[in-house]
Amino acid sequence: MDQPRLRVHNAARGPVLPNCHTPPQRIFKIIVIGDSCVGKTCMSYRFCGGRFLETTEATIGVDFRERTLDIDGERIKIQLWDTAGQERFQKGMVEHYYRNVHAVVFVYDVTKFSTFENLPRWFEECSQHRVSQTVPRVLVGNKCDLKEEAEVPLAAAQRLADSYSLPLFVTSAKDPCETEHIESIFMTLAYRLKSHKPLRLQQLPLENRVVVVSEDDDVQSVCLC
Ligand SMILES: Nc1nc2c(ncn2[C@@H]2O[C@H](COP(=O)(O)OP(=O)(O)OP(=O)(O)O)[C@@H](O)[C@H]2O)c(=O)[nH]1
Repeated sequence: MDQPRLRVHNAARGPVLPNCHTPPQRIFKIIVIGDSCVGKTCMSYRFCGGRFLETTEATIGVDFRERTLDIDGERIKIQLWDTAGQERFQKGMVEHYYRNVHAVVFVYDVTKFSTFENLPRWFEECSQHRVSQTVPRVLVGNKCDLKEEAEVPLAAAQRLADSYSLPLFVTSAKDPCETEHIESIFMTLAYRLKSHKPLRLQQLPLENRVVVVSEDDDVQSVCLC
């Protein structure tokens, strides 16, 4: 079986900043979860890398992307943690993955009903890993460009979203016309998190590790292999 791993991708996007060497003042960790192949990697790449990732491989372990934003004059780093949707890769990194989470993005594929049916399982998994109920969550139906193949009625998605009090977005990581929409999903979360407790990130390049430190000094050291 493949070993769990964490890959790091940096993306220098976002508004031009007065001094791009200034370290971010706050770091927000957002996890993107859902079944395999719903488009988690493509969504996070669209936000952090600014384009559709044409060739993807199944995520093994955890992928990690970042984008630094200037929000109301404050430098904020958004970290998107994208984990494998496949059952066999869910162990190992999973504890790191759910620790110190600031927001959760649940993704399903609008063209595959089973990915929608499985959402309560992902909601449950978050609860099992003690992600606080106060952590902002959103529900995203991806691949809306494939209109002819849609299997999940919008009304059903809205009912589920309402029953869990989640904002619902239906979008496409592939369709360039939806870029603004993907931006708005993560920017909305970023603005919302601006008033929340931050994480501090210390990067130790020589040791190839990042150390994530919460406000209560809970230290999490993650290998970047
Ligand atoms: N048509 C269309 N295809 C998409 C879209 N987003 C992703 N895909 C395709 O869906 C497949 C899976 O995309 P990924 O982003 O790798 O999915 P994932 O959820 O990260 O998958 P795992 O890493 O296995 O958990 C790829 O073939 C993508 O090209 C979209 O918005 N529209």
